[in-house]
Amino acid sequence: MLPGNVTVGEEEEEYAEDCPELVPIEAKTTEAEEKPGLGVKIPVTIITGYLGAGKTTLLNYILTEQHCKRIAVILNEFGEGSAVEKSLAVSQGGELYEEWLELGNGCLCCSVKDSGLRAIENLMQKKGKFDYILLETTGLADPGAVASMFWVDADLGSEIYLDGIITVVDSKYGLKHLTEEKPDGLINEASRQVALADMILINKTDLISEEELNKLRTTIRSINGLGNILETQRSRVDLSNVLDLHAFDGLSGISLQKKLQHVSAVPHLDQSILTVTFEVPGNAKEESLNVFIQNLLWEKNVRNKEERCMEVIRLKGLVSLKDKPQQVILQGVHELYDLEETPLSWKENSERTNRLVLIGRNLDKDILRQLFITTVLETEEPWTSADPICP
Ligand SMILES: Nc1nc2c(ncn2[C@@H]2O[C@H](COP(=O)(O)OP(=O)(O)OP(=O)(O)O)[C@@H](O)[C@H]2O)c(=O)[nH]1
Ligand SMILES: [Zn+2]
Repeated sequence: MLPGNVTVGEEEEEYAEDCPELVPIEAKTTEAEEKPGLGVKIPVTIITGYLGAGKTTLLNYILTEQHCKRIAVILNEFGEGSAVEKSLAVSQGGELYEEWLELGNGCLCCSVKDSGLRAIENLMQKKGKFDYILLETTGLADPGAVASMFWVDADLGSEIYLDGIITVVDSKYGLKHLTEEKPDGLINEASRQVALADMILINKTDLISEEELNKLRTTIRSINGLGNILETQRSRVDLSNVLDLHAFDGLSGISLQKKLQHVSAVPHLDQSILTVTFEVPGNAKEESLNVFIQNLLWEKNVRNKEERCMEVIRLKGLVSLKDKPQQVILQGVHELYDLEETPLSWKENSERTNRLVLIGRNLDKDILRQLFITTVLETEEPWTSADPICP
């Protein structure tokens, strides 16, 4: 169980036991007591960064490390089925985060103003039960759209304030993302995220050489000359570098308005990248699962109906491996992936199942699901339709 964070929603709330100044939930409090005094605003920290950079790792790290704040968390809905991301959050942190940004077809920039506001308004009804908000955006989000929400909405502005924008950069793929050319000369998402950051974490430094790191740092610096840059592994950072930054206070000298000027408005994210989710009950054979993943991530030889090879940027899943009582998490970023047993066991009577979320180009849900059933499941029916594997 994590210290200090608040599960928002349902009727279960957690309180930090080692924070004496907090009012325990059992004590009957009046409405007035429950809410912070007038003028007490709740800080919001936005955690952004490209797909798989280490945002959730940072979030979990903050929740585990800090002991004197009650933190509410807003996670973006991941693809069409929030179930996977939710169960990942649960398995990783032992907690259930209840507020979700619902993203119409994965495009945060178009839907954030409504659903983001709703998520925060829902949270604010539980005001008094937390004193900090962490908001993780999708990997493809323009944090400017999220940030502007706090700036534009006057009502919201009286209750909460934007404390800072933290951008996590994947050391291994950061340079590739930052230099990616987009059609029509649009700024790519990774650069946009770096451009807006108050703090940039160059994460996963274990995966690159000193020389590569220097190159990446220089590129980041050339995009954002204002933000602080730190290098991290597993997103571990002294919390004073990411929380209570007051980056948008008058005192800091940099107004949000000025920051947002760095970013020009772009109506849509890259259409060719999409998210597919599927669920298949049963047990997976570990070896076959590895082959399935490697075909996607390494061989890149799985084709869609248009004969284009599928390209997976981000892969997440919760799978049931044959002979393993525990639930297993699958995490993939570009060519890297791992399978990790969670402390959670499958319940005796409940059905064991596999849920996968894939983000990338040319993905076809039906083909992927069928391929999973045919090649990965313990018991399978022969698959008759055309073989999707590229020769
Ligand atoms: N080698 C290495 N792996 C890391 C590090 N930090 C995180 N990871 C792994 O990278 C993968 C992605 O991490 P997440 O924290 O889920 O990334 P994210 O940015 O939240 O991903 P999305 O929400 O899908 O965009 C996981 O398998 C992590 O365990 C690191 O410093 N080094
Ligand atoms: Zn995440």
